Amino acid sequence: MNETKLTARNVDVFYGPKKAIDNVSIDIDNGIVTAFIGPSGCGKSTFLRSLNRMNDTIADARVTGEILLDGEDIYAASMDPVALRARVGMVFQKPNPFPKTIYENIAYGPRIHGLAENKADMDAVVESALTKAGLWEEVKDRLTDAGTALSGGQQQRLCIARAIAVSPEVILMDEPCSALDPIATAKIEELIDELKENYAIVIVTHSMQQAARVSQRTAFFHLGNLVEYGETSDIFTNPREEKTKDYITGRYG
Ligand SMILES: Nc1ncnc2c1ncn2[C@@H]1O[C@H](COP(=O)(O)OP(=O)(O)OP(=O)(O)O)[C@@H](O)[C@H]1O
Repeated sequence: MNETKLTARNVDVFYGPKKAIDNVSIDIDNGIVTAFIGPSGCGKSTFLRSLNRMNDTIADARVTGEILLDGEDIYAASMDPVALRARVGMVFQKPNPFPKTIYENIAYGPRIHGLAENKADMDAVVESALTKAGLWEEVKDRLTDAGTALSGGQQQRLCIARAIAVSPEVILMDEPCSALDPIATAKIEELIDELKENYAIVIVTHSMQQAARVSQRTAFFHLGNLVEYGETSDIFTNPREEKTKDYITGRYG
């Protein structure tokens, strides 16, 4: 049995008057990959962003209901969103390294969160994060090059290393491979598989093949509703809901 890391109860998300997520309740477990799938505009990214309060940065977005991280309400007044986003890290669709060196891309977060006492500590944090992200061997001799000088796939692994560097508990990935070629995609998928041991990972993907390859649980969203959530193998081979069946057999989406 995996422990539950994130619990959402009766979550609605609005953009102004428009409801984009309707009454979603879900438990997300540690040590596995959970995939969010569904047709374009169904609310996957909106719901993902509510899990680390990234919607706070959108002026007219509003979240109601309850989201708990290890039982703690992430929308409580006492919750610092910056500290929360270190615990619940995020990797975006388009690799977005800072316009800084490879080293600084990783060191920035640990520095602002006070995770390294001195240069030797920081060097160790940087090496460890890059190693976990499968990038160390490729960049160890060019740590002072710009992060943006790396290939797209390397940049995405740099962004994963940057998320890992602040010791998160959850990693949210919003279509992390959609800007990558098949070889870079395969590397990220392998990495996700290795990382899942130590984190709760949630991935939004448009690719049902990718969801089937990397995830153990799948949540199918449609028009802001969570239609079905279960073991990935069940969702793809034996869905309970007609709508899920229609989607996975390519009838819409
Ligand atoms: N910043 C925003 N302001 C207003 N409406 C938004 C905003 N972001 C998303 N929406 C709307 O909320 C709904 C859900 O969008 P969302 O991007 O979460 O869906 P999605 O399933 O991730 O889609 P896609 O697969 O195309 O990325 C859509 O109707 C979208 O137009």
